[in-house]
Amino acid sequence: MTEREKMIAGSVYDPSDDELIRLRQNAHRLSKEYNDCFETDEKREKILAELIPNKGKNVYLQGPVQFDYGCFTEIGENSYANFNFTCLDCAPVKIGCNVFMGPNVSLLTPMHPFRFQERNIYKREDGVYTDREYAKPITIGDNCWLAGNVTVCGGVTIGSGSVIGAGSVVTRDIPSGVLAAGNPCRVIREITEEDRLK
Ligand SMILES: CC(=O)SCCNC(=O)CCNC(=O)[C@H](O)C(C)(C)COP(=O)(O)OP(=O)(O)OC[C@H]1O[C@@H](n2cnc3c(N)ncnc32)[C@H](O)[C@@H]1OP(=O)(O)O
Repeated sequence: MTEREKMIAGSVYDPSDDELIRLRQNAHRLSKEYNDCFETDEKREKILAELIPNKGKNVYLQGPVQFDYGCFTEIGENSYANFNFTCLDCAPVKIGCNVFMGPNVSLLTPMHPFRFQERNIYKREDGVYTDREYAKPITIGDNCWLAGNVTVCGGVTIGSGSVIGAGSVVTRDIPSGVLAAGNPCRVIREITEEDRLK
């Protein structure tokens, strides 16, 4: 298995692998190029299509954005992210259609070992310093709204149509059609007809 295959499968991998470094640097360069363009610059759309090849129509990312790989993220049509969207897509990140994300939303798939003996950097046989990482996927269903400053941890699935309140840290799966909030994020109530705009 290549380090890339191990990473996507959720196994422990070496982030100092040449292919992974190349993919990351490409995504970091494209993120910077995107962020360096003003929002009306026509170049932005072309850069975004290269950064996130698996994105649907009419996706709007306000920027600045920061992707670790970009190519492991899928974004469905009409989805939107406000300022400072961070997506560390070391495992697959799947964002559905019509998803709204407020400012400073972070989707964090990477994991480091809990024991420092395994987490700390070490010297490989070829003299390169590296560490051991693994990653857990994130799935956000269609029609969700993640308010400002929401952090989604790896391994989490948010069901379609749910709203995640500002500042939440989502550590466990959230079902469909609910308002959930807090740290750790918990279901507060179902979203019902009562929520219809008056
Ligand atoms: C896509 C974009 O660009 S978004 C633009 C930026 N806007 C935002 O980020 C929106 C900020 N607001 C929020 O996130 C709010 O949490 C909302 C709108 C999602 C929900 O807020 P409310 O209308 O207060 O929900 P609701 O009245 O149903 O709250 C029910 C309970 O949950 C609590 N609650 C609501 N939101 C939160 C939260 N973010 N964190 C913790 N608890 C919360 C309420 O205090 C209330 O508790 P109580 O019954 O003890 O009083």
